[in-house]
Amino acid sequence: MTAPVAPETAARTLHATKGHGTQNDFVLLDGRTGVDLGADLVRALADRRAGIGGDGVIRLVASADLPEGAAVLAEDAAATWFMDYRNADGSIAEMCGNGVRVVAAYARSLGLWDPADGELVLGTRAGVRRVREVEGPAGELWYAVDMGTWFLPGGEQAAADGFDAQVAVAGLDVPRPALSVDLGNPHTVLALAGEAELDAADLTRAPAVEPVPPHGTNVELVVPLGEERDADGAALGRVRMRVHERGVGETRSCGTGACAAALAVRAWAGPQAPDVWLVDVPGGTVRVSVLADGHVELAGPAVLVADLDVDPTALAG
Ligand SMILES: N[C@@H](CCC[C@H](N)C(=O)O)C(=O)O
Repeated sequence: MTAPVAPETAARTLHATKGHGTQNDFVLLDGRTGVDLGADLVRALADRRAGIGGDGVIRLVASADLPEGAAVLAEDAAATWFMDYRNADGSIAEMCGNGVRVVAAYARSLGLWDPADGELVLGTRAGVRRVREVEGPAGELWYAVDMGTWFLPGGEQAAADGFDAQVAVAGLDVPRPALSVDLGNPHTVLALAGEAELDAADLTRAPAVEPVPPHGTNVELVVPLGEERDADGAALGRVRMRVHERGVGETRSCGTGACAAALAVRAWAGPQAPDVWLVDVPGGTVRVSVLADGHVELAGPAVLVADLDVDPTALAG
């Protein structure tokens, strides 16, 4: 870990990096500079007209420097770095699947992680996440994240019924049954009849979920597209998804949301359903796999597009 820069330097210029994972975009900050991530600064950086623009702001910070870091260090002492994730509205979220991949690319660019040395062990507010470099379907660089365990908040009854909530979406005629899925952060998944309905949904307004989730929720609209075979002949499910994110609005991708969507569709499909799913989102495609140990894995690209020097006084103005 390099020494923090002097506070007076940090006040003059804020160094930021812009990155995205399937177009879920983030402003990335190096916590070693001592940047204090208040909600006002998050909103100003995420502003698409007066700031840099992003669905979220992520500070990569030493776990030892955050109160929440103690829990992840107790879980795994190797989790020396922590993903301090904030939504564009300034709210704190427990987890961000695309964010973990983008943080991996960021940590690599800062010289904090080399995939040749093994997995990146990263602290998050949902616990430790492990990242490794993998090959994408076209041989491109992807990152795979072990997203850990997941559960249905509605329990066995929801698993049996296939739903535990109702969601009204602008542009769709009637409220639809939906399934709550917890990936460390909350999700509510509803299946639509077809792609025409998916295109008709108006996500400029937040869907209305009943019963109202106590901490809000991310809402995924999905259309199952059936099964295909991978190069080795193994079954592969495919779904198309749009998402309305808590604390953001409609985004072009959501990694935890893609996991929730695949897990819900898999639950609806029954015991013969595939363990591996391709999830098509407006910003690209990610792969979700249910692993033998019951964990879920998210794989997809991560891209860093710019390094920026930001004048905090201009942002504030
Ligand atoms: N886009 C993220 C999820 C970000 C947090 C979410 N908006 C929440 O409030 O739970 C992802 O890729 O998982």
